Amino acid sequence: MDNFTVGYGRGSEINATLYAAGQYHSDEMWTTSTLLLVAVLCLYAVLLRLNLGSTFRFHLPGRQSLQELPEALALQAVYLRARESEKTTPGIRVGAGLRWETLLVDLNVIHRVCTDNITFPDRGLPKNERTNPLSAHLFSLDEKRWRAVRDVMSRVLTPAKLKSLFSLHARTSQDLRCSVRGEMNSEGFADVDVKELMERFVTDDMGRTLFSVDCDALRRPGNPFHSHCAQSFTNSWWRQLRQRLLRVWPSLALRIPHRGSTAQFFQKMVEDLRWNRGHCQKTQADLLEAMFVAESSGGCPALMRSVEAPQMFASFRAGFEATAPTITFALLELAHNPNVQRRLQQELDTIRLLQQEVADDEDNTDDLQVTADALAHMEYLDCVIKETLRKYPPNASLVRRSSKPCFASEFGDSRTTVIIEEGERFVVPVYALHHDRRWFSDPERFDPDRFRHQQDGGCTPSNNNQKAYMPFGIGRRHCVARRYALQQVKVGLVAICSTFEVELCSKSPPIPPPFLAGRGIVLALRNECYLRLRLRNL
Ligand code: HEM
Repeated sequence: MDNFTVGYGRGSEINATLYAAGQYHSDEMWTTSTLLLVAVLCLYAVLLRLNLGSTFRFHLPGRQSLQELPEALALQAVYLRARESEKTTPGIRVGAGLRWETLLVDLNVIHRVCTDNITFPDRGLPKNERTNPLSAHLFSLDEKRWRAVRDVMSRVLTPAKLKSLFSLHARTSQDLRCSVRGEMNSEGFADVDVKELMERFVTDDMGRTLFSVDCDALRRPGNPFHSHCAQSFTNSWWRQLRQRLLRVWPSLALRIPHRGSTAQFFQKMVEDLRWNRGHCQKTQADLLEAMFVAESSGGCPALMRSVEAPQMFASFRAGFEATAPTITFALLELAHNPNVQRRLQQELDTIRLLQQEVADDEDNTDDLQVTADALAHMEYLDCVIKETLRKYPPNASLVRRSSKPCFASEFGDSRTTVIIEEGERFVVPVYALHHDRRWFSDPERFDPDRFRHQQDGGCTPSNNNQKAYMPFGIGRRHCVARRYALQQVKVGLVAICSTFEVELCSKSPPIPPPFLAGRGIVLALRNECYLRLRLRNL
């Protein structure tokens, strides 16, 4: 595999010496601490200057530094360069701070790496549970602790269990419609930040369906569930400092404590719910209950207890970072593509008419009822969502770490000399693959029809485009909540599109919208996403 950048020597370490109290005069103490602080700031400035904190160190034409780009676009630039320079390369090595990462380019190699559970069992994300107690969730758990937690989540998210959640989804979608109706002006429309609206919708739906908690985020925008997730999403200077340091000096970065009260909030929430359910002898068929049961009956109570609060937080965050943005991006595309919206609404209207025919008179309402049955008939909706996830995969890259040294030749690199070291990270540039015109013709066009006849190979004669499509990942670490998340996206989209026209307003973002830099693998909008929602004439 090719080397694209040069490696860097290890940074010098600062040894903090503890002095016995009283040995030094206070002014000497001050001088020492000030010097230390200045030294740390200088070191940080040098690291920034040298651009060591950035993932990739070469410049694009026009001299835009990749450091300024969101990771999805930076990886895409590297991916395209790799393809231009050598069409058959399986992957290229890129400098990531002081480490190397290998960006995989070849589809066959990607699939072999992601499905090799022995050599690439986990993601190797750096974490320190002491400074960040919420980091012990399924996404970041290593191989040893992962299986038990994954089993619990899989048991809760079976198709049969998901079907039983429909009445709860329907309640949240009703709240969503009410919330938008409440903002309408006398002319029957409202300019709404759908990004924030969808975050609140998903927060309520997640609370209700997975934890039996009424978050009430749609009615009370500043409620703690929403604000804690939003907080963890803001790029504060503290967070940016830790992120940059993580690349160049992970062991130091992991010692920096996480600020804010999010960990306490979720830990207390779990303890309160445990007490409440025990005290009232009330059980719920939800994810939290499944973890409580696994804790009391399984062989690893300590493990389960340590992941309950992190898993609760991570679920809300996944909604925030993945489900809500998917609905938002879909609505943005529908506003920019009225023909697609019209076709989707025709499908929804047909199903609404069918529902009204079979409904009792007193049940008869204009709102489309979200049921498992109704969703099963919405083929075009399916295509719209698939196309949204192609254009805007919320997890813009996948990550795997090697657990042992091996030869790259085992994964399709014919040059046997390339050795993969233990602990080396591999990155799959999902966004770049989804925008590669070899697999998806005219990739910047929003065209749900490319998923219409998937069995025929989709938009290109080869079947490779199916292999290149991976919004939920691949292998056994693929998204455990795939079905649940799709259900939630569908419910949200149906609630809006069946009741409102989605239009552009003066504050709407263009396509492509500006993405946020510094969010790692997450593809996020940089700003609000205002759209005009107008009550439909039915
Ligand atoms: C549209 C919404 C979503 C998308 C596109 C999405 C996508 C992904 C992707 C790409 C991965 C990494 C897969 C890999 O490395 O191969 C992942 C992992 C994961 N996702 Fe999702 N996700 C979504 C929603 C959710 C939701 C709502 C939850 C929780 C309720 C969730 C829970 C998880 C967990 C726990 C993992 C780690 C699985 C493991 O390592 O075993 N996801 N997701």
